[in-house]
Amino acid sequence: MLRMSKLAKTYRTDTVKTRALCPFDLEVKQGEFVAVVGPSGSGKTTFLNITGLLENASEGEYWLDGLEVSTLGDKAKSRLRNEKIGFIFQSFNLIPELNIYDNVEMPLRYRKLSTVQRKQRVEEALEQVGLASRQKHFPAQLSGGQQQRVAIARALAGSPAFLLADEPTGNLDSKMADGVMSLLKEINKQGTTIIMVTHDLDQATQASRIIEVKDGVISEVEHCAQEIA
Ligand SMILES: Nc1ncnc2c1ncn2[C@@H]1O[C@H](COP(=O)(O)OP(=O)(O)OP(=O)(O)O)[C@@H](O)[C@H]1O
Repeated sequence: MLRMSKLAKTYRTDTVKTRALCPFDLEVKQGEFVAVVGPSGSGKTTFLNITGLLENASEGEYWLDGLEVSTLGDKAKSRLRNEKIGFIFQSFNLIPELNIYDNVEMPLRYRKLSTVQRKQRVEEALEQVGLASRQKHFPAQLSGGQQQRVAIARALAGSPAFLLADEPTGNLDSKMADGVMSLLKEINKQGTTIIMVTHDLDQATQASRIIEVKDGVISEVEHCAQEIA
């Protein structure tokens, strides 16, 4: 579970101060699927980056599975991120020089796992996204939808409690986007909490909750969730 209390973010340079997120309270329980919507520049990525421990908040408290994040040093924070959080991005962020197997294995190299354990996890994750037969391919040899599936496998291989997605279907045509969305719903059904930034309102209504960010103000949008199938 994650809980944010009076959390806020201000970016400061010598001359300019930008209030990217106004103070907000939020609780996300294990197993929820949260869509984050809002206009460009409203603070969605900032929110996701703070949630994923990629950036620090400037005020407030952030509790992640019982740990208050601001009390942790950089090393402890990195460990927590590696163990609890998986990321997927609009641009997939695969390493072009590495084959699919090595891309998925990459985050596991920071864990205390044997080669055999790593292999098992990589194979299971690729199986889960339907790409078990593509281990030796390189990213450029796959379609966009398949590359995003590899990125999802890479996130899943670490068995994260939270999967954070920043417009995961933004670079995909609608058919591929539907495939990725179905996969995310299936992963959520199996217990992984998902927080996903999206511009697609149809996708947002498939989530169990919608949060809107507007000019740095975060609010809950009441909606009648479609059943997550
Ligand atoms: N590193 C930074 N330094 C200064 N200002 C920043 C920084 N990162 C973001 N901002 C500002 O914070 C605000 C929120 O940016 P953010 O990237 O979170 O918006 P967004 O909703 O994700 O936008 P988009 O949908 O276009 O990706 C913007 O005004 C942006 O210019």
